[in-house]
Amino acid sequence: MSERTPVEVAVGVLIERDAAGHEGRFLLTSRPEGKVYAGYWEFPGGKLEAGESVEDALRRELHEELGITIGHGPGAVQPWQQLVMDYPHARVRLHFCKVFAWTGAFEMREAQQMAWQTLPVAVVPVLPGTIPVLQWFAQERGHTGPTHRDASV
Ligand SMILES: Nc1nc2c([nH]c(=O)n2[C@H]2C[C@H](O)[C@@H](COP(=O)(O)OP(=O)(O)OP(=O)(O)O)O2)c(=O)[nH]1
Repeated sequence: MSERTPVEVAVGVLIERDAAGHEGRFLLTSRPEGKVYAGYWEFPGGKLEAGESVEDALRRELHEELGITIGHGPGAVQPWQQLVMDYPHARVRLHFCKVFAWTGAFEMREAQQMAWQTLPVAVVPVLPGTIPVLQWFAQERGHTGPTHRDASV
């Protein structure tokens, strides 16, 4: 049995908070044309480059893809969950981080789309590796029922 070594991926879950600190909408982006799973909705991010930490990679990817700069202050980025996903094209270890502070205007630099969402997510289709995040949100938020729409309906 040969286990493939996972590729490390940093993923940013950007979340809006109200004045009381309650978490609200989160940001999904569509995968650009030319990538595997083009058009699928996911949380923005990408692969770590040599020598990068998860936070370094997140900072670089969100700037490259969305034109925003993640905050440096305490609490701006919170490591949240890790998940290994086995796709036909790759085995990836996803490092999901909640991101609460950023500056700059959103600019879709890879011609992708963005959508601020709550549960249940309205955009379709959602990337398989994104669905567990919606389930973690459902647990945290006491959301019952579907977290997203079935792409085939
Ligand atoms: N960004 C992101 N990737 C995810 C999520 N869930 C999930 O399974 N993935 C997978 C899809 C890809 O196989 C991998 C991310 O790689 P990528 O191809 O988007 O990264 P990249 O921008 O560094 O790509 P590239 O420069 O090599 O084209 O992680 C998610 O929520 N966000």
